[in-house]
Parts: sequence; C-alpha cells; structure tokens
Amino acid sequence: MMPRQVFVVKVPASSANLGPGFDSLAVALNLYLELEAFRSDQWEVELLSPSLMDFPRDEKNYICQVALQTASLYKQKMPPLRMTVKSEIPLARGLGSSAAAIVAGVELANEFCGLQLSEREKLAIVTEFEGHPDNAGASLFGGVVVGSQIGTEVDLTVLDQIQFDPILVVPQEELLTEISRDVLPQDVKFSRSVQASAVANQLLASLMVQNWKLAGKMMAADLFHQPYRKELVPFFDDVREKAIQSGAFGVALSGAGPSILCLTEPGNGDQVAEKMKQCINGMEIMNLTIDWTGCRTSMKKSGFAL
Ligand SMILES: Nc1ncnc2c1ncn2[C@@H]1O[C@H](COP(=O)(O)OP(=O)(O)O)[C@@H](O)[C@H]1O
Ligand SMILES: N[C@@H](CCOP(=O)(O)O)C(=O)O
Repeated sequence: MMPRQVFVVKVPASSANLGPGFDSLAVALNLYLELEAFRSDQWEVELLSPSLMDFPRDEKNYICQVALQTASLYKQKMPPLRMTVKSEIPLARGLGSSAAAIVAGVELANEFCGLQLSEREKLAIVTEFEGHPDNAGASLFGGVVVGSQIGTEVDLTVLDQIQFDPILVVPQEELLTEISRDVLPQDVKFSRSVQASAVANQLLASLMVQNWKLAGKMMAADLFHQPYRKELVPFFDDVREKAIQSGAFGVALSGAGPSILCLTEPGNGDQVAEKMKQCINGMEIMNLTIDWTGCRTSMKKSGFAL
C-alpha cells in the first residue's frame, strides 16, 4: 500500500470557571481527543473509543458538522474525509469534550480548505460554536487562560505563571451543559455582580501570588453559577469536604459539572489524589496535569492506521 499523508489533530480537555471565573477562566488538562484524517470520496468516521460508539460515523458526526460549517463560513467546500477519532475525555462531565470536538472540526476545515486561519480567528470561531471562550481558549492554547467576549471580538490571555496540580472527581452520571445552564438566572442584581466579579479577580490574583488559602476561599465564594448548580450535583459538599481534608486547597464545579475540580499546591497532586481515593467511592479520581501546549496538528505518513 502506498503511504499517504494523514492530518493529525490532538486537542486537550479543559476545566472551565475554576469556581468564580464563569465563562471566562479555564485550565487545559492532559486528557486528549485525537483524530487522524485524509481526503476520501465519502465521509467515513471510525470511532476508536468506547465512549464515542453512539456517535454518527458519517458527516452527521459533530466534528464533521463543525468542519462543514466552518468551511461554508469562508465560502469554501469541505471535501469528504476518512478519519479515525479516539478520546480520553469523559463526555458531558464538565471537561470540555464539546469544545475539544469543535476545535478538531475547525482544524479540519482549516487544513483541508486551506483557510490559513490565524489563532485569533480560530478562537473566535470555536467560541461562536461553543457559546463562551473559556474551554475553547484552553483547548486551543493550553495552560490557564482568561477569555472575554465583547460582541464578536474574543480576547484571550494565557497565564503561564500560574501553577497548581488539578485532580478531577468524575462521577458516572452525565450532565449536559445545556441542562446545567438552564438553572442559571437570567439576570443578576448589580450589587451581587460587583461582588461576584471581585471574587473572580481575587481568585486570579491569589493564584498568581500563590496565596493558596485565599484562592481556595475565592473558589468557594463564587456567586455566578455554583449556588444554582449545586442542586444538580448533590455530592458536591461531601466531595469538597473530603478533598480539603485530603490536602486540596480549593474545590469547584468543573465547568458546568458534574465533575469536581480539586486543586493542590504544585507537587502535591499525587499524595492528595491517593488520600482522596481512600475516602471517595463510586467516582473516578483523575490525577491530572496542566496541558501547556493546547491543540497540536501535524502530518504523518501512514499506510496502516486508516
Ligand atoms: N468526540 C466527539 N464527537 C462528537 N460529538 C462530541 C464529541 N465530544 C463531545 N461531543 C458532543 O458534545 C456533547 C457534550 O457536550 P457538553 O454537554 O457541552 O459537555 P462537555 O462538558 O463534555 O463539553 C456530547 O453529548 C456530544 O453531543
Ligand atoms: N462556562 C461554561 C463552561 C461549560 O463547560 P463544560 O465543560 O461543562 O462544557 C459553563 O459553566 O456553563
């Protein structure tokens, strides 16, 4: 078989909000969505991970839909692809699986339609699909990110001076982001939003100066979303107490939940995760690291995988 050029995309998971940074803060995590693709005469998606088995195996797959829509945004025709997809990112658990899928779709359109999108353009497109820039920014750029959206302008800063070890407590049940956004209020009183914004600012400042105690306090003091979403995640308080007892400095809902993000001082992740495993049952404890690279793409020669 003649070796062929295969386009490879690897996108990290992400945990958004870090508590009070609603729709703005996120951290990229070392769990990945990986995809390999080449031109074909029809769409064909080979799903390699058990979690993906129910997804469409043709152009109805969300990743293909994003690629097709991105291409048409730039008035280009997306060619059909044959591809493989595998993923370590738990679905609908607040770990940014949808943002990672969108990033992959945008990268496919960029490569196979020769769009030559800038990083800023990619961020704007992924944010438009996802609805908020937090997961999108972390999956694209890696690290701890602050995103903001004003109209169609999306700005992003990567804070590479912030360090911590993330541990994720992942329950078996799914919670779709759409459902978890439905419990949020339409409006927030001015005085409450002033306080909520101050809490988010203080979280970032405390993480930057490594004031872990203050950071933990701010993660718990969020007023934007956690008070409303806690009813959907009844085990939150119990997990929080056990994580703090095990040595985590801060605990928050991961994205829209139901997973719970626990932060430890740099270097303490292994030890704290071990303790958490001893007292938390029925949920997966993932001892992770920050992904500092974000989405990576490459070409490889292959005569075998596809
Ligand atoms: N690899 C994938 N391929 C196709 N669709 C995906 C993939 N990953 C996620 N999705 C879509 O995103 C949905 C989950 O998105 P969402 O509710 O926002 O949760 P999450 O917190 O995981 O992003 C899935 O039910 C599926 O429709
Ligand atoms: N800021 C969003 C983040 C959603 O993240 P996900 O991983 O749950 O999709 C929100 O809180 O709704």
